[in-house]
This record gives sequence, structure tokens and C-alpha cells, in this order.
Amino acid sequence: MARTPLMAGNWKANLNHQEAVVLVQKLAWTLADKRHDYGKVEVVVVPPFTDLRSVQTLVDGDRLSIRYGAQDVSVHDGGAYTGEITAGMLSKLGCSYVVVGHSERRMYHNESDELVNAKAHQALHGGMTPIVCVGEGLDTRQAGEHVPFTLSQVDGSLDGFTAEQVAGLVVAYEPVWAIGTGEVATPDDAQEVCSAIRERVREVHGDGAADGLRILYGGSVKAANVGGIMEKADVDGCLVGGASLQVDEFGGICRYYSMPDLSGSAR
Ligand SMILES: O=C(CO)COP(=O)(O)O
Repeated sequence: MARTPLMAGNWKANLNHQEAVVLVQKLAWTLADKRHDYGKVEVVVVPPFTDLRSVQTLVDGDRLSIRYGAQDVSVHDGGAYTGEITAGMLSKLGCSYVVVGHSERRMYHNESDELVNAKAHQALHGGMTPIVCVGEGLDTRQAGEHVPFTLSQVDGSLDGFTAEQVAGLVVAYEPVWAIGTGEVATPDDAQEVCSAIRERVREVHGDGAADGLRILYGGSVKAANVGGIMEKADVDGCLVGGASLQVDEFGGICRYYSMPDLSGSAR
């Protein structure tokens, strides 16, 4: 089954709503460049909550093909939960995706697989696609435990979804040691874990789920290293942090099929 490649830019806590409009406009101009076939890839931006309304207005008004999503969602449907943003609010803003379980939330907000799973269900019930993040820290990698560790996060985070639902989900493998460090995993490192994730999903949910599920790699992805990563069979796209704030870099990542791998021996 052909899976549409997905390039998602996680802006994290960067850019106010005015800066967001400028970046999305520049990105739209880049994607309109007819010298490249950007139609091969689904392009998604994931701005802070406070930018979403402005991004929605721009995307709707200019009929852009760029999709957008949120960086988190509440497990609650609404009510007396100060500071929470619900799935209903996000879908009303036109979000297509919701990132759940990013390692920065697991680390700084003590998010467990159980909570991540509940958020993924909320996103899906709200009509949005969860991008479920998993990945090991440096100690786990050095101990050689990265595959079982990540698979246990996958098991916990995907609990309770039907095979049909899993087929439409996105999982992002982001080794924590490669995030924001410039330490990109080698294409083989990415493939090792991404293929293990797909095989686990095949065992638990069957062929349809495994073949439909899109698995992204994230961690220091740049235009210079995306080509090698995207050549791997089980990598269906990238979740990009820092480089998604620079339109030239992100534009380069979105035309990954034409980017030579300039990363050398990576790590
Ligand atoms: O955390 C990430 C995306 O969610 C990756 O961040 P960097 O691309 O800045 O390493």
C-alpha cells in the first residue's frame, strides 16, 4: 500500500501569531514553486495554540494545501479544567493533526503512555489524526534497549484502537538524544526502530494497520540529511523541529526526493 509521505514542522514554543503568518506565507510561496513537485508530499505545520486561528485564516483564505495541527490536546472534553485546550476547540480551528506524547511533554510534564493514549483517543474522536511520539533517551540507547523500550511506548500509546483506526494513525520515532542536538540518527538507526514499530503493529493489529500506519523519524532532520533518511523503507516522513522554522530548510526537506544526502557518516 502506498503511503503518502508526511513532513510535519513542530514549531514548539516559537513564533507568535504574526510571525506564524509570515512563515506560513513564505512556505506557501516555496511550495508554489513549479520547478519542484511538492505535490508528492503532505506538508503540515504544528504551531503553538495561540497561532492556530491566524494560520487557519491564512490557509482558508488563500486555499493553501498546507495542513496544520496542534502540539497537544486535553484528555477532557471541556469544563472546569483551567488552561486546557480540548479536541473540539482544535477541530473547530481546522486542525488536521495533534501531536501527542512528544518527549518534551513526557519529560517536563510527566506524561505517561496511559495519558498519551487518552490524548490520542481524544484527538481521533475529535476527527483529527494523532501523531503519537515515541523514542528512547541516551541511556536506553547506550544500554542497547532502544527497540524494546520504544515498542513498549508504542503498545501503551496505541492501546484500544481498532485496526482500521491504527491504519490511519501516525507514529513519530524521535530518539531523545537526537532532538535539538545536531546528533541525527543514521538512516539505518531510523530504519531499525521504524521497521520494528511496523512489525509490532503487524503482530498486534494485522497487515492492514501495519501497511497503512505512517511512521515518521524526528531528531535534527535538515535538508542535508533528509534524503538518506527518506530512502528507508519504513520511514514515511519526518517530524522536524528547529529546521521547520527556516523556510529554506523546511522547503528543502519537503522536496526530500531531490536532496542529496550531505550528512556524511552522520554520527
Ligand atoms: O522534537 C523534534 C520534533 O518534534 C525534533 O526537533 P529538532 O528537529 O530540532 O531536533
